[in-house]
Amino acid sequence: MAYNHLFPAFRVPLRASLTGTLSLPRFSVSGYGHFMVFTKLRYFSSGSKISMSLKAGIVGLPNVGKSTLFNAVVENGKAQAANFPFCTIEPNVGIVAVPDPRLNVLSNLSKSQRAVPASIEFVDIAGLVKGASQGEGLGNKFLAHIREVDSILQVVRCFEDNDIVHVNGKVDPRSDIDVINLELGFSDLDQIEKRIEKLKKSKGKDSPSKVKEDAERSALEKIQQSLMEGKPARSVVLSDYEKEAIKHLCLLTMKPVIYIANVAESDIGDPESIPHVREVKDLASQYLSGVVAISAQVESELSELPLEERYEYLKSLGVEESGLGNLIRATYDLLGLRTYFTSGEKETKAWTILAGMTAPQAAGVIHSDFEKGFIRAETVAYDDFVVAGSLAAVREKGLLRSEGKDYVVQEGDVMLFRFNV
Ligand SMILES: Nc1ncnc2c1ncn2[C@@H]1O[C@H](COP(=O)(O)OP(=O)(O)OP(=O)(O)O)[C@@H](O)[C@H]1O
Ligand SMILES: [Mg+2]
Repeated sequence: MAYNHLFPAFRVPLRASLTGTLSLPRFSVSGYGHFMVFTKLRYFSSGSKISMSLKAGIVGLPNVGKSTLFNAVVENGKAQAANFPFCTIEPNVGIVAVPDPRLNVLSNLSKSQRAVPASIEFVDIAGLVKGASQGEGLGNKFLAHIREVDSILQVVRCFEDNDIVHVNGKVDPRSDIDVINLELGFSDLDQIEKRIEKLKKSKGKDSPSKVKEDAERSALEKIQQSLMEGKPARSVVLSDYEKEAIKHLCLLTMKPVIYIANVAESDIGDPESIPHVREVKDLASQYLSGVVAISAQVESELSELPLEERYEYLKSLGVEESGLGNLIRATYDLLGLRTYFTSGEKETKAWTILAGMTAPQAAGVIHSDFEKGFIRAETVAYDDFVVAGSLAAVREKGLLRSEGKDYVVQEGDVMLFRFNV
């Protein structure tokens, strides 16, 4: 039995430019494992070149279900290995494929020998406690791990279970979210103060570097102010130049966040009926973050079941599909990532780019020579390819467009690059 139906393509209507504002219309999708609310979010690019695999760090207080979720993601990746490759780098780092039903469709049409999906790296970061920014718990070490990730997935405990100790004595999503935000905010403030001091001491030098330092100082002062008011760095409106100037600091509260409301098995049929989940949702909108309701426990149990029993189990809980596919997809979308495909007999492959990338930049993701020697890109939309049935048919019908260096690659484009080396 094919289990691709567990991973319907998750589409968020995103509009974004490389360095501009990513504006996500407020919308609400009820249901298990779906993104439930989103408001305006600022996106910062990590440069024009991105690696194929972006890191999402799983954070949260101790004992909230981070490892359970991580293991479920990883186990599920293994179980799906035929379709969705997975590999472990270290015990707490796993690469999972971004589920995308279009990949197999294209691969079948092109009779490809293999299909290679886009991927995301998940990192299970140990529990963060109050005082971490002052070195409590394993404090700074955790914060350093968080600094390295591209997005933050914060697991928030929304399940009641007297046998599982809550570090603060009771299930309280608001307090959990605030503890983490405070620690991340303190750490940023600390870093900003040190940096502003350093900038004060820096004497003039040449004028371009002075302009850059001025931009950095102005950005840092704005962020500092915002953090003191309890608002994350990502909520501050900055010019592209200012964003560029502070990028080297990798501020923690600048990173996009998804809250994962970890609910009890009995609640996955209707997570929004749970007050804890509604609270997480409210806070997510306040803190410009995404939110997905999932049960780490259920996902973990699912990943241990033979594939053919999973659907029955899910149905018995009142849902149709596992939440993991949607979580992975949401993470991908939150990072402002887009997919284009190359498709031929050897392989069909999903490539990751940032929204707004031009054809040469997209070609550069495959190989820097493709970008340097870029001549043209032959392009067809995914839907047109599927209707035509093959690349040859696409050509015959005149659907293959020849695009130049200014073409902005669209989600789902199937591309062929012409280049000189
Ligand atoms: N949705 C859920 N419903 C019920 N129990 C859950 C749920 N999610 C996790 N648990 C249970 O909570 C306990 C703690 O989970 P886990 O070890 O994953 O937490 P953690 O956040 O990784 O903790 P630490 O910070 O100590 O590493 C486990 O016993 C796990 O089975
Ligand atoms: Mg753990």
